[in-house]
Amino acid sequence: MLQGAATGFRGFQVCGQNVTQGKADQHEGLDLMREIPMAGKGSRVDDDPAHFMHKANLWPTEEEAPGLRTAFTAYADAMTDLGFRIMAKVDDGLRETCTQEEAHGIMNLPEMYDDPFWIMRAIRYPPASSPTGVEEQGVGEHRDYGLLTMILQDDTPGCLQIRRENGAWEHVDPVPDCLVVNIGDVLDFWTGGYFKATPHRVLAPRDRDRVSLPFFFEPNLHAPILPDGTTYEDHVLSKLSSNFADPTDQAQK
Ligand SMILES: O=C(O)CCC(=O)C(=O)O
Ligand SMILES: [Fe+2]
Repeated sequence: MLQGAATGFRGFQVCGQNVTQGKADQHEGLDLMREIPMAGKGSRVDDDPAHFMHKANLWPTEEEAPGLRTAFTAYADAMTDLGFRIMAKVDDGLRETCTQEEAHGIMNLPEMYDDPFWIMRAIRYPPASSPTGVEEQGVGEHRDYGLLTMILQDDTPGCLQIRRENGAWEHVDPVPDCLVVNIGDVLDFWTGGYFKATPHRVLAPRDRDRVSLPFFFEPNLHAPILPDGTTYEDHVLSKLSSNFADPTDQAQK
């Protein structure tokens, strides 16, 4: 079953199903999220078993991908731990450098991510099919939704790029044994832009597959993220709902 609203945005998505700025992205992948048990602290729709947050991840079977579930589960645990450690440094830095007003009064930051949601994607970007010189969209320009994104990428250069404030695109090529860490919308909102969400994109690789594993360390689902009371759950649902084309509807591609 393909990923979509019916699966709680979990599971496999085919090439072109993810859409950024109205254009199909040239990648396929497996989307996983923290599973939120019914009546957990996580969701304001605790009584609605159909709510997308309560869906289970759609793992490949052990025969299809031996060891994958165990390895990915351990990886998600390790990245959650890393997210806490980086956010503790962010919190220390804010306390040292900002007044309460400057940091939008978010001096109780740790309470906003003490039960953090997470999303993880295992992505394959096929090589660009067009003639050399034409840039093909692996993922179009966007900012991530939450607090921090830790990206593990293979050794394919020339794909991941960030956009500087002057508008120039800069490659973020792989460095052995290093993760790329991006700042997401929520940390930008909470700190009034002191920490800026990084606009980024992925260009399709030239002559080989590229594989990446972004892990999104997110706030508590209930955490208010804007002064109007919008919660992270509202934000992520509106983002996820607008991300996907119906793979059977060619008109949208
Ligand atoms: O593949 C990558 O390096 C980044 C993917 C990405 O930006 C995303 O999934 O939000
Ligand atoms: Fe991203």
